[in-house]
Amino acid sequence: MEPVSVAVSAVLPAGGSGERLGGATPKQFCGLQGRPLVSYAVRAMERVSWISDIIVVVSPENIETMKSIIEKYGHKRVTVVKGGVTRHRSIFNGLKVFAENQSSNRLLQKPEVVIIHDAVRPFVEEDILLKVVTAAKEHGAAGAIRPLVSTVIASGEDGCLDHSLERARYRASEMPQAFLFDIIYQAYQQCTDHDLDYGTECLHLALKYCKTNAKLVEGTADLWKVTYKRDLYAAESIIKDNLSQQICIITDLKEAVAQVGFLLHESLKSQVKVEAISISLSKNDSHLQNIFSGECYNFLCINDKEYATEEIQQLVDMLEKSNIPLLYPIVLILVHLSISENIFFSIELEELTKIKKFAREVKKKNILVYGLLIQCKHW
Ligand SMILES: Nc1ccn([C@@H]2O[C@H](COP(=O)(O)OP(=O)(O)OP(=O)(O)O)[C@@H](O)[C@H]2O)c(=O)n1
Ligand SMILES: O=P(O)(O)OC[C@@H](O)[C@@H](O)[C@@H](O)CO
Repeated sequence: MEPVSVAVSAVLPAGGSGERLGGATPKQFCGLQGRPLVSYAVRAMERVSWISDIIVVVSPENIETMKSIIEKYGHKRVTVVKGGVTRHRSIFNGLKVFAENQSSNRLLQKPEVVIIHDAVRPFVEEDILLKVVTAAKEHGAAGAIRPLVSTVIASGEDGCLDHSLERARYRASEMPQAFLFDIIYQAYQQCTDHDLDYGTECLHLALKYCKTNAKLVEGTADLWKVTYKRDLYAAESIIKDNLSQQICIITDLKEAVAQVGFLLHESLKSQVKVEAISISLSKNDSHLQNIFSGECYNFLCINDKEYATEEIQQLVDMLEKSNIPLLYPIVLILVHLSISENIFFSIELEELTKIKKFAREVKKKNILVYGLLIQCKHW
């Protein structure tokens, strides 16, 4: 994807209390697969190389929490800024750090275009970010929109229907949004307290104070905002589903075993993103390192060795040394093939005990080890 030709940064408002979701923990810090929701939005911005700086705006009491998340998940290009009592005030604080270069720990270049994206919208891809930034460069402002699911109605003072809007003419305003920095910053500078305290729409501020009609960009269905508990469950199941869509089959160099790996690859490739490699685990294989950095979290290791614990220990050591951010549980499935003449196959109790003990140890490192014994009759 072509990078953009202007300086772009992002402001992620994450300073809310998540009242509608309930619970003591603000929703942006609730865990999905063990990882805080805000970390997904930060990661989504980090994956975009042409976004220079990422400003995360959090409430004063959560600044240390946010800093520990940045450290634990290895987030880069991130600056934490103190939020305000409303979303608009938080966003304004995030913008100020560029305009007034307030950040003590980084020299932040004022961007030509700034992306504003709610930190509780974890599923945002480079494609939509590029679209809103490109549109903002041309129009001054741009925002993602989605079709309305429910019809919008107005209630009279008596609590009865006053009128309803023709749904086809309206859209839901989502995120990400993007603005020429000077436009949105000047809009915020002119805002009344009422705007800052009760407004919910940045595009409206650009129109009201800078006469800028934002370009509306059709967004994808996964741009929704985590607001209620059900949204958290939905987000977690989407993440789990995404994780399960990628697997790496590792076999050693023996032809028979490599053949099994190849056949498995052929049978799985229509359903999931699968990679099969035959390597000698004793070497620190660069190919495997590449797979680790590709953020694959499911590994299927096939071998026919009597004692494979040492090999798996090597794989775990390589995983730990790789730069794979331990963002999710890693699944290692050991498939032990017994290609033998005799009908009955048994693995020594001692070996099974070793594997179980090993599995218990690595589980503490968020690595889940499963074993599968398959007997193949040698014809
Ligand atoms: N004072 C605030 C309020 C909200 N936000 C952020 O703005 C985004 C969207 O706001 P919303 O979904 O309303 O979050 P909350 O205000 O936390 O939710 P609620 O209204 O249910 O309390 C969230 O990432 C939220 O953290 C913020 O940065 N500062
Ligand atoms: O209104 P809330 O504070 O719940 O969330 C903010 C949303 O309104 C906002 O993200 C979009 O509508 C786009 O402006």
